[in-house]
Amino acid sequence: MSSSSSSALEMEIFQYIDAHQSDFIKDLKEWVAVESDSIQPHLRKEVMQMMTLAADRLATLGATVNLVNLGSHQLPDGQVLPLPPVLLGELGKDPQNPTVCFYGHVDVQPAKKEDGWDTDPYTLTEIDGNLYGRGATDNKGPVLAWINAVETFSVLKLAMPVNFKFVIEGMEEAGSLGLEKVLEEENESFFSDVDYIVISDNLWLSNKKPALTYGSRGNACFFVEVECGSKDLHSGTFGGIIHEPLLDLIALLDSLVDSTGHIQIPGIYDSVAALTEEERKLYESIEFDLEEHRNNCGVKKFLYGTKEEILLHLWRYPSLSIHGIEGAFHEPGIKTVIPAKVIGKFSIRQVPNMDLSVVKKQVVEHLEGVFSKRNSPNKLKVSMPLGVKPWLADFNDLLYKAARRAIKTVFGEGPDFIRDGSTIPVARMFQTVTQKSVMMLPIGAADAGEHSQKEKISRHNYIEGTKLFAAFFLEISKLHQNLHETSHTETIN
Ligand SMILES: C[C@H](N)C(=O)N[C@@H](Cc1c[nH]cn1)C(=O)O
Ligand SMILES: [Zn+2]
Ligand SMILES: [Zn+2]
Repeated sequence: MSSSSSSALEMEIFQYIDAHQSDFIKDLKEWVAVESDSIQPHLRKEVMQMMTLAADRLATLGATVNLVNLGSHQLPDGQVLPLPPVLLGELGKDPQNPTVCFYGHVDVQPAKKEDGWDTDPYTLTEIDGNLYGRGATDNKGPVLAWINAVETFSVLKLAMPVNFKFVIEGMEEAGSLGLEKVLEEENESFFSDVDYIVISDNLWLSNKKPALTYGSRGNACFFVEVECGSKDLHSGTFGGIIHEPLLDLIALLDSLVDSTGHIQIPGIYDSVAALTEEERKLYESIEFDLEEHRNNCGVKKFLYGTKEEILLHLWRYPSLSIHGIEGAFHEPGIKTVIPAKVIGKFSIRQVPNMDLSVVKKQVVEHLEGVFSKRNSPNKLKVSMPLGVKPWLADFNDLLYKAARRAIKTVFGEGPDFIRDGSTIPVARMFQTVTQKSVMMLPIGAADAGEHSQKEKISRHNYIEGTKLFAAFFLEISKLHQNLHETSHTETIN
């Protein structure tokens, strides 16, 4: 923390946060202990429990909390599951203050110790200053850091510099199902007095240097299903005489990307927004340690050798990843079977100005074309169960200025202005529906291991992140009031 640039008020707040680290970590431990995995149907109850825990925590702070029922959704196998409610919370209504709405999610990606964790993923464990646990960074830690910062003002009996609103959901990892409808329904009510929207659900670009994020890629998720009949078959009895679904599927999946990472679907790059000279220059000025990034990733070599190429391919160009095959034998040992039905799962991270319906058409036509050349009698079905649009904001907005100042105060250096290769569905929804300024203010470092084994948040990032949010409240309040005083004076003159 750079104390030279901190005010007496900030010092008081930061000292309180430092002194209460163990309480904040205890709260995170309690949240991580709930296996609120929104992907696996049998864990939906835990997601519900997690929503209640978050609601109780905010209510204890004095916030008004409304859990909005989203009804249910149907899984591809026909099973109907209740959706967790969306939490809309509110604290403070001072007309002098700006209203800042914070978004976060309390569901997590699946995790099992056997996947390769050193510790139980649902028991927050501190090792060498790192707090390991599923959801520590994605996204329970940042949600709690924001709440800790609000609580600090309250406990110290300090005047709240902003009015707070909260949108907390439990289905982000499954594509934020049901959320867009709530935003649309609440646009004229809950969101009507919101001035700014802040999301803290992504990572810095480096392990040490803070960042501010002004764009994220979208995601088009695909299922490609190949079926030969209703039952699995013995590979000794039928192998060699039938068109095997898994062979068809592997050929289809293999046709998607070449060995240089280039997507092979005709037309897919056609509408990608052209790179401007200004953008290229911006990328040149970003500090990015290729070696550190490679170490975080744990691979031997990247597809590209320069910083600019890597950033462009993470933020500015689409990428295609294959995630898995449902129905294929994947357990240890040998099972001499020919699976009757297999479903390949892949997704395309898309960028401005790609259109989701065009992407879908291109994918379907490409796969049908490849399949028809195989003369297979099997049944092919291609679907796009989820389509999320990319998001891009103007980083010259007041919101970014306030966050940059707060980062400088807490971390002693200004942030990298970055885009993100991953997807936060709500970012574009907020922008389109509410038309308010949206910013991503991450507190997780690049080595946090989101979605991976050994996910963590460092004690440093969690605690300094809490201070960052508190400093941000003060900065946005000042800048907002200055702006309004100036515009008021201009109106009078
Ligand atoms: C960045 C955020 N923490 C995250 O992990 N988002 C998910 C959302 C998603 C996209 N498609 C399906 N879910 C991600 O980027 O994978
Ligand atoms: Zn997340
Ligand atoms: Zn995630």
